Amino acid sequence: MDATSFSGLLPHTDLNPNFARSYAQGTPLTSVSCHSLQEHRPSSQALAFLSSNKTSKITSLLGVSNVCRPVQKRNGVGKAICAVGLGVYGENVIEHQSHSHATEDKVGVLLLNLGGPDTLNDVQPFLFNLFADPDIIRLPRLFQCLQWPLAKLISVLRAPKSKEGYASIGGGSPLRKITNEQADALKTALKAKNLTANVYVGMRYWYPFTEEAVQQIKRDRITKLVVLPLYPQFSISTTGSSIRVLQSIFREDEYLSRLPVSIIRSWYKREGYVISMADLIKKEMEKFTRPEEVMIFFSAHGVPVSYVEDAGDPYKDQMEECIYLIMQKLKDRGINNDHTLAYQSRVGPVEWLKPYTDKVLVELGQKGVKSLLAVPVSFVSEHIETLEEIDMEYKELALESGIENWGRVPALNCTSSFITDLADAVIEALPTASATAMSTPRSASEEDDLDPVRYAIKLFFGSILAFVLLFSPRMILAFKNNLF
Ligand SMILES: C=CC1=C(C)c2cc3[nH]c(cc4nc(cc5[nH]c(cc1n2)c(C)c5CCC(=O)O)C(CCC(=O)O)=C4C)c(C)c3C=C
Ligand SMILES: [Fe+2]
Repeated sequence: MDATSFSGLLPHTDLNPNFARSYAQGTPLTSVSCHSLQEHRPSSQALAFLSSNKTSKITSLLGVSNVCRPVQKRNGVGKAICAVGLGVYGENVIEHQSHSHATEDKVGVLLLNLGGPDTLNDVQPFLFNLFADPDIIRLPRLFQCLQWPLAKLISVLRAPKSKEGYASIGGGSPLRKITNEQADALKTALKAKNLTANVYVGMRYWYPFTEEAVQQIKRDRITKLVVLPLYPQFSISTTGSSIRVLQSIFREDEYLSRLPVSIIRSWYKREGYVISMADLIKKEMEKFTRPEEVMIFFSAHGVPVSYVEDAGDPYKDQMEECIYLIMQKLKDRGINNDHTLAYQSRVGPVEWLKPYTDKVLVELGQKGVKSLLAVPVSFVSEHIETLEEIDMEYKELALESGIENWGRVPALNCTSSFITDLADAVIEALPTASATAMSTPRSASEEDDLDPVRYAIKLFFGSILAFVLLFSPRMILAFKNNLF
């Protein structure tokens, strides 16, 4: 398990290749304090407001300069936070935290997840929030003013296709309901292990937003917090993005900045998770007439290749290791079937991790594979990409390509061995009384935005570049080819 504990939140330095490398190598459990904002992120309410029709004029392409102004929440607290008991920045310093003196600890567990539209009307604003995330659409610094207009444009263009998908699975995402059930089950499992804890759900792109969960944590006067992203493998685009949002909230708040926190950044290696996955696979395989002939087909959510190759995202390595561990567990049980890993759900004109799920399915059919068991592996709840993309689109493609027997392993959801293991992970990660400091300087781009002259220059050139990029042949082709 890759966990970090501290008081306050770690800087999100995944995009710094040096730091990213430490993710790939796995980081030991440490304690740190203080933190930094790397992004001017509007509040969730502001995001939802900006994506509503009322503001479409502001976010339209013609209004690029209007949306380029980052929403900043600045008060004196941010500065005060970084002064808390920390003599040396840039090195790990042991620090005693005030909350650790509390007579009785109040433990909180914050489950982080992606979030999904509850209704079809939510689809476009949900997509806006997703594409407005600089960890999802990673623009070069000079182009960052494009983020919101681009998000608006892509979300509006993609919404009809996405709506069709959500309509076909019942008119909305099941993610909120399943994550709430997982939270309840985790609370019960913790109680059974003699740990009374409040379990909160914080979504990245839809309700209940992470900001709302954190406000509740404050109101409940939690004294120790474990952050558990519901993604087994770390990616800049998922866990990384959610942690960055948490940092921005924590840095601005005196109480939160002193709160002992542990983050479990990845947990795909945990025995309980691996066993639970192997169990589910074995059970589904037994439904085939000839289980020994079944191809085990792991389908992971893709990420653009540049995340891995340029930004050092450990996602691909972790995914491959995860598949290896699950297959080892199956081998221990005498299951020696062939298996393969492919990546699904690519969006946009850039190259994503290969091989692509759709291409591999066709190839396997052509090669004569007759029985195939699809295993979704980047996510622990049913969602649109299991219920629609795998169960409908990929199944149809596989059957057309010559595969005759199709099966799909369900997502872990509330499988009891899995929830029990998450409870163990939480207990193992409970923050200790002492914490270590870590340097968290503002990013250069943040510093620029605090300087009005530099900001105006950036805004001017950014706006020009925005038009150039938006109307570039590559972008136009991507839209024409339905890649968004
Ligand atoms: C455009 C870039 C995207 C990246 C990078 C990305 C990474 C990524 N996503 C998940 C998990 C989920 N993504 C979901 C929905 C979804 N994701 C993207 C785009 C990227 N994801 C879009 C546009 C959407 C919306 C749905 C659609 O229009 O296709 C969901 C589903 C939520 C739900 O409503 O059910 C999940 C889950 C992972 C694990 C990941 C990187 C590792
Ligand atoms: Fe996604």
